[in-house]
Amino acid sequence: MKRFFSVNDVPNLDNLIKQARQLKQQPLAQQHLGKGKTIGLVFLNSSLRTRISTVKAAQNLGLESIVLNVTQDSWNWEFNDGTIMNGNTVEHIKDAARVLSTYCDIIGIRCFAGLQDKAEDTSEKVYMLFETYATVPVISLESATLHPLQSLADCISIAEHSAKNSFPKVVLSWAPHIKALPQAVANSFAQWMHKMPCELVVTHPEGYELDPKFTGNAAIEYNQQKALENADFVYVKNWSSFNNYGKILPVEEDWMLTNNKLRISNNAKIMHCLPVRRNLEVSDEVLDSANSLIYEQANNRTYAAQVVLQNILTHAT
Ligand SMILES: NCCC[C@H](NC(=O)CCC(=O)O)C(=O)O
Ligand SMILES: NC(=O)OP(=O)(O)O
Repeated sequence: MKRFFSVNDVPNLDNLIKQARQLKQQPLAQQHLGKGKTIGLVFLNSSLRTRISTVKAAQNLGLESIVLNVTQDSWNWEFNDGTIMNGNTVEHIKDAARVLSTYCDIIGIRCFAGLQDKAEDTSEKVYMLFETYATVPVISLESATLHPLQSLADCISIAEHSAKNSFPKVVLSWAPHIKALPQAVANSFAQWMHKMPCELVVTHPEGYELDPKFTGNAAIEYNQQKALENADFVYVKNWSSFNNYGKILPVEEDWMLTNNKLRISNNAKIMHCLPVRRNLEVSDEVLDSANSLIYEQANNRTYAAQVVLQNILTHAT
């Protein structure tokens, strides 16, 4: 693996999940791999899990990590080419990417969708610019349209809770929110589920259709109750409208996931990438129930990051 931007960079997902589960048993077995090497973690947006789990994964592999929070303790970046930089931006992304590549052997970058300019977000302008100018392997810590480390952790969690040779029903269920959030987590989850042995159903109010590029042939169901019927896993997430780009549309019914709604499921396991707005997206009773996988997912972020870094260290440098 020379880069990690989407599921398309993974030659064999089943193998990657198996490797990650082995690492989980022996996290310090490959300490020699990263010795003397450095990973840079660049954040243009907030993070708890991605930041700490990737540092932890690097540590397990003997890699040093350096974290740069661009919006807090770095120069303000310019993303447009040819701009006369006489305003608030101080450093061009191409200079930052080249300079960071001299200090780091691998670089991770988080660059959320701005949700203002659909063409800019769907083309992954910021991520692609950074990758173009970096001279070392780049991994996504969540980009405008995808969140592959989250999705890999989710695949590990689903694999851990699925019987051998089973074909679970997995439901991606839209949730209410007060802010317009990116579609990245939902897009990515759908994209990775297509490579897993499962049936994927996506449920959301009308108007919240995701980019079909990612949902592919998944069934779209506007009736949440119908979607939840016999579900084995329910993945809850809010996203803003893709067609009416970045907008919050009025929704009449209550889409918050509750125990009552889940009665119709197959004793479903509940998933969320976190952070979660409790009692807005999902009720406390669901999040704190025995069926909730939220902390296992968060824990698996370490092994998702570790297996990706291990593959990059082994094959690309
Ligand atoms: N990395 C996981 C989710 C990150 C982001 N959530 C958020 O921005 C939540 C913000 C809030 O709840 O105010 C998202 O949906 O893509
Ligand atoms: N799930 C996730 O990516 O969390 P953070 O935004 O806290 O990194």
